[in-house]
Amino acid sequence: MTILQTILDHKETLLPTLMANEPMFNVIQKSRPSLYDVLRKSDTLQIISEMKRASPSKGLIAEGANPVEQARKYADAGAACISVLTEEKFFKGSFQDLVDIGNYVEIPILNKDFIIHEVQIDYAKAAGASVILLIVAALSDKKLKTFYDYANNLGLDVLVEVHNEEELDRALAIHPKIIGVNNRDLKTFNVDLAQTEKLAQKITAYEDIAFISESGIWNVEDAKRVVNVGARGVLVGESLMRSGDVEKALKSLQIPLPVNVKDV
Ligand SMILES: O=P(O)(O)OC[C@@H](O)[C@@H](O)c1c[nH]c2ccccc12
Repeated sequence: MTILQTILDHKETLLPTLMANEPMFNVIQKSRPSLYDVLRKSDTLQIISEMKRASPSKGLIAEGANPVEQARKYADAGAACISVLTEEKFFKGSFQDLVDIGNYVEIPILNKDFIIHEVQIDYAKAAGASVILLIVAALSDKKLKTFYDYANNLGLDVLVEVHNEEELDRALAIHPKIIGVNNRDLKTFNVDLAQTEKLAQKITAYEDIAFISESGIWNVEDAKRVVNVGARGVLVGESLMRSGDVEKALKSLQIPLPVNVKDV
């Protein structure tokens, strides 16, 4: 069985508890800028920086990290958005991390989790997220469309994640506003920025879709590679979590976008 399937099977077992309870979080609900607008209007590469303690592929990354402290550094360095992993078993995240970070910063907050049911979207919203992730590889066409519309109706932005061309075609069928190419194959853990390069043309053909590249971004060379094919943002976790100077590392990735991808 693939790791993705293992995670999804585990998620399934948690749904009854979510459904039997009401999401109750101590949240200051804020109106945050739309991630889509931020991505579209910028003329430098936008950084979605992730709070990531651990992952199934890398094990522990930053076990003791303080989420608010990490978020403060991200926001101070001009991150476009903070991605907060809430998956507990494999990534050591929690909704509490999301709540704490959201209460502290004003920028968009992405709830990074494996969504397989609407109830999880309700929890994301209640915990203070302004963006959710939908992973095409984890969903049927019907669920992808239903959850996308459901989140939009709650006023949430949606990042639709794909890894290969088949998934991209399924994503494009719903014409989402934000598409992320995950350079990591969630079935094998293989990371290759060539995935972003391979799929770029098909995405940038749509002028109204904001295109981002996810995973495996370590330095300015990586940033340049994805910017050169039209990415307007990157989703960065491990390299920032491990950095001794988070603000400097983040700022080094905020490179100018080529003129032809500005103001799409
Ligand atoms: O730590 P990295 O290689 O910078 O990757 C960040 C982010 O892209 C990655 O955590 C991620 C992308 N899509 C996901 C889906 C589920 C869990 C995690 C992810």
